[in-house]
Amino acid sequence: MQYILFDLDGTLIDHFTTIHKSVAYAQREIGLPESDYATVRATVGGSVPITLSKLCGEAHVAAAEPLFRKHFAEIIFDDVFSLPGAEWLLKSLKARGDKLAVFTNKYAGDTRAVLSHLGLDQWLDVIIGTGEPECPYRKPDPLFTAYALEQMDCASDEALMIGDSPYDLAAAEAGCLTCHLVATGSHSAEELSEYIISEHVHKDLYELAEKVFGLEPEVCTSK
Ligand SMILES: O=C(O)COP(=O)(O)O
Repeated sequence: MQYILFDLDGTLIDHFTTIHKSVAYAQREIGLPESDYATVRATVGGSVPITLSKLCGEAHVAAAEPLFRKHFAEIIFDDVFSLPGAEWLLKSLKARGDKLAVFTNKYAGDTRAVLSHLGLDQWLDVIIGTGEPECPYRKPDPLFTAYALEQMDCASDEALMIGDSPYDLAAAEAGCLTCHLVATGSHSAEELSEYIISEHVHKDLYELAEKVFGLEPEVCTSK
């Protein structure tokens, strides 16, 4: 059995349009210039306050965060979808008997809502997000990785981290976990290869599934 921790944004789901719209809403309300989609997308992964501090400036985070959260809650399901291969991979790993978690810097409540909306929650044993009183951490805090391993009830050498950003790699390194990254989120494969050996960078979940787990989708042949 393997214990596999999946990041959420850019790894299993695409929620970038919703995040971009919510950042732009907060910036508009405060009177700041709006960031474009590509700029917002490239900053996601460190949690909402980190994204907002990069895009609005540290001094505006306190005002921007509630505005972001309000708008995000209103449009949370409008532009969210599972990334190609996400459902198939989770289902296939579950069928092998692996224990699966989502380990994200998104708010835990929003994470549960989105996973349930997309029907991905049925394959997951553990869902770990931010903003919970009992777990006031975010990636790459080593305490957050330790908390995730505790929730998974496994040792670091039994666990694998799958993510899309340097935050995920740093969270894995903070707990001595092996990490693989997919280039479907905030960073390109070329950018990710600056942080980790290129054998651990995959263009998408299908390539990761084949190279890391030896899994390939069945090809339907109809006569
Ligand atoms: O920064 C975020 O809110 C998203 O975080 P994630 O990439 O850990 O899912």
